[in-house]
Amino acid sequence: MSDQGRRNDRGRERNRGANRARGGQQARKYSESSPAQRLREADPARLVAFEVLRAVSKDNAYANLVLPSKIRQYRLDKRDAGLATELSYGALRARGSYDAIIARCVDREISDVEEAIMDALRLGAHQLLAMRVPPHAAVNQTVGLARAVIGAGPASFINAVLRKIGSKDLAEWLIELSAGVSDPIKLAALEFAHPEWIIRALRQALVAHGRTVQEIDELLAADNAAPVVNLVALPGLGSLTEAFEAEFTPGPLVVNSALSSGGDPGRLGGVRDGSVRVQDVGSQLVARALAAAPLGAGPDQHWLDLCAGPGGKAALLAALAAQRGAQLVANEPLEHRAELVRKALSAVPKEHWDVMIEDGRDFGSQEPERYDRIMVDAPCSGLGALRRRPEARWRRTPAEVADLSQLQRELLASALKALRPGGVLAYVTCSPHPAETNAVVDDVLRGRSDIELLDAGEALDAVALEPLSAGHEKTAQLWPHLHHTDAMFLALIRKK
Ligand SMILES: C[S@@+](CC[C@H](N)C(=O)[O-])C[C@H]1O[C@@H](n2cnc3c(N)ncnc32)[C@H](O)[C@@H]1O
Repeated sequence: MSDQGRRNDRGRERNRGANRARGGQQARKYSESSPAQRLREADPARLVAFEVLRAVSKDNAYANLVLPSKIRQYRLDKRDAGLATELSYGALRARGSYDAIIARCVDREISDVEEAIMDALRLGAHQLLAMRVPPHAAVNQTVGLARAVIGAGPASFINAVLRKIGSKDLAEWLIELSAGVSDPIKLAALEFAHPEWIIRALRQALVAHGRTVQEIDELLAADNAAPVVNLVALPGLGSLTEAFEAEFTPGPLVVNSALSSGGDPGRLGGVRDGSVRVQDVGSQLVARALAAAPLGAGPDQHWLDLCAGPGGKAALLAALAAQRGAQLVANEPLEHRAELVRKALSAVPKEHWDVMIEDGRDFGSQEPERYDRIMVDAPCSGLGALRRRPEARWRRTPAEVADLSQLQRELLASALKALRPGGVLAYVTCSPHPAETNAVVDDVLRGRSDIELLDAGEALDAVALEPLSAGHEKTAQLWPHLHHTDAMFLALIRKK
């Protein structure tokens, strides 16, 4: 038997003893109901949220991938699916702040508290401190869940800790935790539940793009807001009529887009046949900006998406290429992600695209000066999409950013070799971190007289439905708190 199993059984024994001592109904209830029965009795939305948190902590899973499959597995209705989403995303996002509060309420280091218990406490803390769940329901439901899935002993510990957490509201906890702290970064880390290194990087990014450090609180708050579902209808192929008849509204920033804060896109026929796709409006804008950028003299025939997996931008680019009679090569080095690219492209007529499985760093020497338009949507830290990946902020490390920025330089240099004279390349990241954006572009372009930077802010405005004011010194940065998109960075580079 596993340690967990032994602990559970010891817990159940203690529970039976306690209930016998009380001599009441409960003793019979717990001795008679099996673990499977108790699991069935647990509130399904909380059970799903707990399983998502466990998958993230234990298996390094991605919440945005696990959650939909758990919702299907437990057949949650719309209301419960919404509750499970709020519970799991909220508890994962605010983990840093909740852990600091939990640390004040337990008599040991939180690193010594079993992870499953920490996950149940985080779920309970989120209900008590950030949701309009009545406190007794937040505690009782979480303790009931813990009794079913962890055991009676841990459940009584969780009960005691949650009662301490619920003795103050979030504002009171933040005042207590920040007593004596004057460093604005530490204060923001507590209030907005972001690691300090990310706050430092985001502050630098704001300044690097002509904004002010004072905006940081708004940016951090936008990272914590529930993300809106964005759709794109592939030009010439998809229609949003069905989406507008459901809960979607026209996207104000770009044509052929739709937004909804509650709709289930999977129910739409267009999403099922691939002609309508879930895609952040920021991604739509950068893809369209590349497709619309003015080329130097020469053809507009061969397009390349160097880092295409899972295929979001490739699908939009291929549809745009098809309208122009051009062809897109979508490259992705990982076979399983290349398969996702094929699937993403399946709605576009096959004569307009091809999928390749290569290391993008080799592309430039293999196919020098072949392509008219190239998208380098480089692998990045994803710090611009924290709204959509609630656990990412606690998983990423500064060391990863350093490794990624080296890979980004190599990919950009290779893509520039593959670009024909007069061709245009978009260097894109869904991170505003200066080490992944301007620093990469500056380094790779330094000393090259054969390359010119186009004005990326103007290029975005040319494809947007309203002025975005995203440009600064030729590159452009979209922001969640200003544009309600992911924080996409765009540099547009033309070979002379
Ligand atoms: C940010 S994602 C691209 C997202 C994609 N453009 C979209 O819109 O769906 C970066 C992709 O680059 C791929 N990648 C990683 N290393 C690479 C390399 N050496 N060459 C080319 N692509 C690479 C990753 O596997 C990942 O699929």
